[in-house]
Amino acid sequence: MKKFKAAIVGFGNIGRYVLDALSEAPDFEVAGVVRRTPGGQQPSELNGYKVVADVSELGKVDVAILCTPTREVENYARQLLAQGVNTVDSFDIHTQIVDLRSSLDSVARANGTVAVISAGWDPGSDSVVRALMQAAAPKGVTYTNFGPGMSMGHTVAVKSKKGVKNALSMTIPLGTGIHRRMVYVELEPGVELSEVAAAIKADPYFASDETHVFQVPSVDEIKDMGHGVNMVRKGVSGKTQNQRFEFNMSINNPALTAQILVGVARASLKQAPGAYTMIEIPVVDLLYGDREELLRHLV
Ligand SMILES: NC(=O)C1=CN([C@@H]2O[C@H](COP(=O)(O)OP(=O)(O)OC[C@H]3O[C@@H](n4cnc5c(N)ncnc54)[C@H](OP(=O)(O)O)[C@@H]3O)[C@@H](O)[C@H]2O)C=CC1
Ligand SMILES: N[C@@H](CCCC(=O)C(=O)O)C(=O)O
Repeated sequence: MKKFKAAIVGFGNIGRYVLDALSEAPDFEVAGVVRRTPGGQQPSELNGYKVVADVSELGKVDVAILCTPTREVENYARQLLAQGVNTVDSFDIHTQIVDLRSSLDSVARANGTVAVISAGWDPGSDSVVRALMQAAAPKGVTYTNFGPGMSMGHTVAVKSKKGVKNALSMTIPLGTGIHRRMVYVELEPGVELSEVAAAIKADPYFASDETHVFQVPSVDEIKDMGHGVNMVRKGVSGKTQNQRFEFNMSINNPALTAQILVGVARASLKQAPGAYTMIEIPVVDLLYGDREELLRHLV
């Protein structure tokens, strides 16, 4: 069987778990890993894999799985799409998704490539569940309640602040889609906690939520990458009120994000050129296997 060649771009938390998920996927092979510093000592998990600075050093690559900070996604994706490589990412700034889609759509169409954006679990698979719930009860309200658990996106945003050596941002659900952010930071010597806390609270990732920032001696000692979601919708089907739906999960955050990204990488190879979010692509395209077999046991 011909295998799709996938490149991993960025080898942090999500990148490591994407390597696992690709290794378990029967129809993929790892073309290599694109890193900012490909020279020098690499982690032992990368033994036997090509580690490069640019995807062009990997020969033919069908799809690049972007595992970079969300705020770096657009730059990386635009370059890769222009180089003839499909991209998938887990961009999670919800208010900017439509703009990112539009920016990548024109590059993708001009180069005959496909970008699937915002494809982790939220945004991502939760978005598909929200869409299904809305189809089932078009009038109504859906609440997405996260956690408690570690938000990778918020943690990455904190790690990017000057003076922060390491960070953990925990999401605490307060009900009805409202959250408290509990942020733990390890600081560089001489850095003032109050200045770092002000920078974090001003960041759009945090600005609308109650946020508390604490200094700790070691983030690694308190870090747990578990997370989860409880989504509820109460609404109206036709003229019938009080229809209630609920979706729950408790997960390892990077492992689930990575698994979804690999399914979406597969789906990207079945779409016409352009940029898509997950709710715009057929769910069956995420799955490995013969389509009629899948229909026989899933429908
Ligand atoms: N939609 C969703 O459901 C989810 C989305 N996410 C998104 O995934 C993103 C990545 O999370 P995570 O893997 O924990 O992040 P990490 O910080 O662990 O890893 C990011 C990696 O990106 C590479 N990188 C490239 N450019 C930069 C840069 N300018 N600064 C820092 N690193 C850079 C680095 O790899 P290297 O050193 O190899 O170059 C780095 O290790 C988050 O920003 C989050 O928004 C995460 C979970 C769920
Ligand atoms: N995008 C999230 C996944 C959804 C959880 C979330 O948004 C949160 O904890 O605030 C993440 O980066 O971990």
